[in-house]
Amino acid sequence: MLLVLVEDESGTVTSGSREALTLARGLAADLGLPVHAAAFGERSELAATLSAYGVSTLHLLEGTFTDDYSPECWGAALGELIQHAGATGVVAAASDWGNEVLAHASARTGEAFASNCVTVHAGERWSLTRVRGGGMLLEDAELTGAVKFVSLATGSVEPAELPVPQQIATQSFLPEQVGDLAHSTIVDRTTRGSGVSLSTARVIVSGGRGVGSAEGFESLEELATLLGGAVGCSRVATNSGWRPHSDQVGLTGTKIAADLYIACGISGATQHWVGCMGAKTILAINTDPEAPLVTRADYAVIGDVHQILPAILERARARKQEVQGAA
Ligand SMILES: Cc1cc2nc3c(=O)[nH]c(=O)nc-3n(C[C@H](O)[C@H](O)[C@H](O)COP(=O)(O)OP(=O)(O)OC[C@H]3O[C@@H](n4cnc5c(N)ncnc54)[C@H](O)[C@@H]3O)c2cc1C
Repeated sequence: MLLVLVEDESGTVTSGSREALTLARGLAADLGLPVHAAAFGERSELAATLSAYGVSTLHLLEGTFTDDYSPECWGAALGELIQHAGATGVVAAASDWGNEVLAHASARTGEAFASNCVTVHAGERWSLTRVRGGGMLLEDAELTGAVKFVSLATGSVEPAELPVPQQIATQSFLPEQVGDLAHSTIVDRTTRGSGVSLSTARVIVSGGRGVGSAEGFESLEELATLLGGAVGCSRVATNSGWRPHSDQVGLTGTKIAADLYIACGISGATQHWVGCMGAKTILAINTDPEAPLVTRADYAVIGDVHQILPAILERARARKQEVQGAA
């Protein structure tokens, strides 16, 4: 059996987990195995989505340890389930959370873990390509061992549901050995962004030095809201104190996989490019027609962002009114 560790946001399976489910279904077909899923806590509402992705059993890891996130406990619990249920492969989205829990689970079971994979082929050995150096290096590797752990880099697989959902059963699993494993305890949480998260946003309106100031981002925020997206930025914008680090796209920020990335006054340095190159369509707004992001973008508008954005906003506001009027 192949097991997918599933992540959700308020009861909705994340796009990264949908990619992991799609990958696992393909691997399981090659190996002639069923696909199971694991989730922490009472998450039976996920079953309908999971059946559409071909999952035959949803394991709910339950117990007081799920009250709050503890990577040691959650990794140990997953390791216990893997051994109990006889999983021979484990797949998760390569989110911070997915990578951390899989790292603990693989260490607990003494098996190999390859993170941030972009392709995986199953056989006696699993051959894979994984991303290193923030996207600058692709590394081919092989996994051996009784259980293979992989996490899938965002945007590597197109999520695909089955034409007919799979019958699914839900089972509770109460791990026995997680009692006093917690060495890191959450004492406080500060939300540094709001609304749609960068890693899952379908549209991102992003700004760099060319935006000029923190106030300059107000029009980017309005456009992002109108388009149902999130605001991103370059490191110059975070270093200048215009935006929080949680908005930064790039090597030392978030790697995005949006359908549309609108880059306003961003040159497209390599460290920024590795974060935004996963976007399906890039629109660059820049005064410099030779800026690297302009030359790599699908579409570019050459001009001052302070003139171009108001014009786009005007059209976006008008379009919203049209849509609301028609509804
Ligand atoms: C180890 C390391 C890690 C890094 N990690 C990251 C990272 O994660 N993310 C990241 O973004 N950077 C990162 N950087 C920094 C990166 O190298 C660049 O310095 C940064 O991305 C540049 O930001 P920028 O494009 O906003 O600024 P600039 O490179 O200064 O570009 C500004 C652009 O705005 C245009 N412009 C100016 N005025 C206007 C206007 N009025 N209208 C339209 N366009 C205008 C200019 O033509 C130019 O193309 C990292 C650097 C290092 C060394």
